[in-house]
Amino acid sequence: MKKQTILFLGAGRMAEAILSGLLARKRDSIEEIIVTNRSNEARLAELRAAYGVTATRDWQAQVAGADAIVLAMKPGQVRETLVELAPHVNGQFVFTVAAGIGTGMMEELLPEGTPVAWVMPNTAASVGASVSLYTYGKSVRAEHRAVLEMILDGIGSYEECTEEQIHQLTAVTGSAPAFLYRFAEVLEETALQFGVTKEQAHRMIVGMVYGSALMLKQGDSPAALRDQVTTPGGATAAGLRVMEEREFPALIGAAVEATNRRAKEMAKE
Ligand SMILES: NC(=O)C1=CN([C@@H]2O[C@H](COP(=O)(O)OP(=O)(O)OC[C@H]3O[C@@H](n4cnc5c(N)ncnc54)[C@H](O)[C@@H]3O)[C@@H](O)[C@H]2O)C=CC1
Ligand SMILES: O=C(O)[C@@H]1CCC=N1
Repeated sequence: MKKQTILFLGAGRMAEAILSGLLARKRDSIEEIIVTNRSNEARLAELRAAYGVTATRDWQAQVAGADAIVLAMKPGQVRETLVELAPHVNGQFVFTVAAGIGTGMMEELLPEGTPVAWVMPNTAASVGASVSLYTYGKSVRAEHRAVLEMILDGIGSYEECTEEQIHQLTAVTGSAPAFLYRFAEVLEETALQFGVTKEQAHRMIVGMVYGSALMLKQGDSPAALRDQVTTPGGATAAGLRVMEEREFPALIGAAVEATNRRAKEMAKE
């Protein structure tokens, strides 16, 4: 595969998570990373200084030289960007990470035959640990698959899914890190009530989450691991009972549903 020139339209948190992960792990496969946004010059300067990427406002001039173009703006801005982009595109591989978009809108608005993909990553891309879901449009060839897989490998692990699965799983892999961070935040606040310092509380919770993730990664099911913690008739069982009484599965179900509903809504804004 030739070294890739990748143009990011949108220079926010997700763009930074992806480009930082890529530069840390796939530098040999990257010719150049170019970032651009609508109006925030200071943000472009920050990314240029932090990662040595090319940052420019004149993105139209960069399209011809790009191998891949990543749309990393908010979902509601994707349509108008595709309209602006279309006259400049000539075979480049275009993909978006925007929630709720899918490949249909991209194929409808870009020139016939443009290879496109839709990716749902998460912010752990910045530490090479995103779980990225992806699906291809109909004009993608083996060379484009190789490029996307190189990029996704650089930012973590990846799973090819159907478009509908990505709509339904956006909450589960894209947004659920925020659910987990909220859980960690509440546990930290709880620990603070008992007189430990903020630093101690943070270390404890990070250690607990990290250890639990390692246990999960070893392959036992969440249920089996939960069982190992739950001494029959013991303390954990009492806590879990409260979670069930308060309908924890229904709570998560409702959060997932609201997330996915909003993702689809945003794409139409
Ligand atoms: N933050 C996350 O964990 C995840 C975000 N995403 C998706 O990534 C996209 C970006 O999200 P964030 O980075 O969180 O948002 P953000 O608000 O941090 O970044 C959006 C960026 O796009 C720029 N922008 C807006 N319109 C533009 C245009 N027409 N042309 C060029 N640049 C434009 C803004 O200036 C900003 O730099 C969203 O579509 C979101 O659905 C997907 C998976 C996870
Ligand atoms: O909050 C959002 O809209 C995006 C989609 C997935 C994660 N963050």
